[in-house]
Amino acid sequence: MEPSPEVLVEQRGATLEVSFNRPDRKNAINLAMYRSLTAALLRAKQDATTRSVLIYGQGGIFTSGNDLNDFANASNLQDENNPIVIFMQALLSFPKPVVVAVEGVAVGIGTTLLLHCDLAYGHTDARFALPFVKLGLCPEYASSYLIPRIAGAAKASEWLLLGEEFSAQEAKEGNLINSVEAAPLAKARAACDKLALLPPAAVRQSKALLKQTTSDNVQRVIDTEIALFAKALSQPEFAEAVGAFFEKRKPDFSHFE
Ligand SMILES: C/C=C/C(=O)SCCNC(=O)CCNC(=O)[C@H](O)C(C)(C)COP(=O)(O)OP(=O)(O)OC[C@H]1O[C@@H](n2cnc3c(N)ncnc32)[C@H](O)[C@@H]1OP(=O)(O)O
Repeated sequence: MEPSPEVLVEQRGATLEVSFNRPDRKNAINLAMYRSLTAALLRAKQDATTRSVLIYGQGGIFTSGNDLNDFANASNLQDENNPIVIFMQALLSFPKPVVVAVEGVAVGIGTTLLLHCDLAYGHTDARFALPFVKLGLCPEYASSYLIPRIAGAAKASEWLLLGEEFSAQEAKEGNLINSVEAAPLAKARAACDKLALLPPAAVRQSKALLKQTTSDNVQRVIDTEIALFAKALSQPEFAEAVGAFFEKRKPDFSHFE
């Protein structure tokens, strides 16, 4: 399958740099992009000279999350061949460090993927959002399990129930990112360069240890969430939310029970 031009993949020394490249859609991730992201992870996993992966977004935007048109076309999320599910699993089990630089917006999976990466740096003006409830959906990618644990129950309820944007400073205070930076991509590249000089087996083993105590629960929660999320995609609350987004109007949930 042809790689998507909307995901750029570039080897920079021992780092495979992968960037979202669909700025006119705020780097919304479509199915072809998920396939390219997964292929890039596989390439980085198999290449012994690659020591880390760096993910960022072109055009000063990280990503507005899943392409809402793909959801509106009801892609089957419970099919194990679904590109979104395959990507989630590929990142979850990726053995080498993944470093992220967030500029602009990081929405939906743009924020939840951070939970499965290893180091993340956010621009001073970066904005994060988990708008699942606002969309008539529910949390995904184990965010309902991991966010209360990293950020605390109160912050998790605020981020996941209200679904409003929050700042890089708040993301840092909630342990979603490592630091707030004027130049997060440069910071992320510097971290990758440091990782490249470290003993690779020790890095991989330590990453595996850091993930192992939660991995069974994470997988269980991902499965539970995805079943509920897939069901919600066919419900009228989602139809109203996504209709309102594309029609550029406020959604009206007043008549729903
Ligand atoms: C498993 C994964 C789950 C998830 O990821 S769920 C989360 C899904 N994502 C969202 O709900 C975010 C939707 N997008 C937004 O809320 C806003 O955008 C932003 C806050 C990210 C940016 O707002 P602004 O700067 O005002 O840009 P704009 O005019 O809304 O967007 C520019 C063009 O990009 C299209 N677009 C933006 N995000 C998406 C998307 N996620 N899916 C499909 N299209 C998107 C718009 O419609 C518009 O298009 P046009 O220029 O034709 O009006």
